[in-house]
Amino acid sequence: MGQSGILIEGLGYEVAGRRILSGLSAHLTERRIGIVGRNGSGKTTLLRLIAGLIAPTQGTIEVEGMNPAGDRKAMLARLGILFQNPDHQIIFPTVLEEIAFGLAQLGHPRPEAEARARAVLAAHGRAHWEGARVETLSHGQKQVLCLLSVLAMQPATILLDEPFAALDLPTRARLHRLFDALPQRLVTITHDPATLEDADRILWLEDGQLVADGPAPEILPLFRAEMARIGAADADTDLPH
Ligand SMILES: Nc1ncnc2c1ncn2[C@@H]1O[C@H](COP(=O)(O)OP(=O)(O)OP(=O)(O)O)[C@@H](O)[C@H]1O
Repeated sequence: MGQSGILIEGLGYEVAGRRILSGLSAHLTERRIGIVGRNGSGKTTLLRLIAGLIAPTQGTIEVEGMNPAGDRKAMLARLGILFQNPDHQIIFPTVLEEIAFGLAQLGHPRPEAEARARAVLAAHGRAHWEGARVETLSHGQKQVLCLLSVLAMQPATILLDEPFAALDLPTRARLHRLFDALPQRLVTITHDPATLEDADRILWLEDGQLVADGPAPEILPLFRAEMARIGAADADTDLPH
């Protein structure tokens, strides 16, 4: 039996001779984990490594004692991903088909997959969505549909990639409440510290390296101060006017 949670040891990732991530180590067992960093700091690459969508070029990563890139089907049942843009995630024309698909992939016969999909919709007050065509849903509703598709598979861990991007404030607040109520371990990547105020642990990435790791009240003020410092510097001052 391996360790519980997400165990990252000496993790690195290189592509086309370029180092995207290097020397990352952390044992993540908390319920609410945030990964912050600027654009291009390597957050999405780390998420893809945790999900097993790509394999490390250095070091190791284990999710609940398993190599996530080793057995994709076993990982589907343990770990769900919510991508930034639901349009990149949804493949089927109707809500029920979309939710049932993941369950069918896990090996559930179609009637059972559909029954489970209906149960998830009902449990989240969305039974009336069953036959709805996906293109009739708003962006926020599509995001909820993707979340329900993930929840149907009952993973212990859910990875969230900028889950509030492009959502208006009321939709954001509703989705936030939905996330808060979930028993799962959530790993959220974002460049927006406001999303992570209640996280138990924050990893801060810069240039593919871990620059800070600790509780939100300790790390987020440092991150905000550094983002404000960088934002205050005028990158054009060396240019001729
Ligand atoms: N397959 C790849 N080939 C080449 N470069 C890549 C590849 N994957 C990532 N990169 C580069 O690695 C760096 C980190 O990318 P990544 O998407 O992980 O950052 P990020 O922190 O998620 O950024 P953002 O907030 O903009 O989404 C970027 O400079 C990106 O261009």
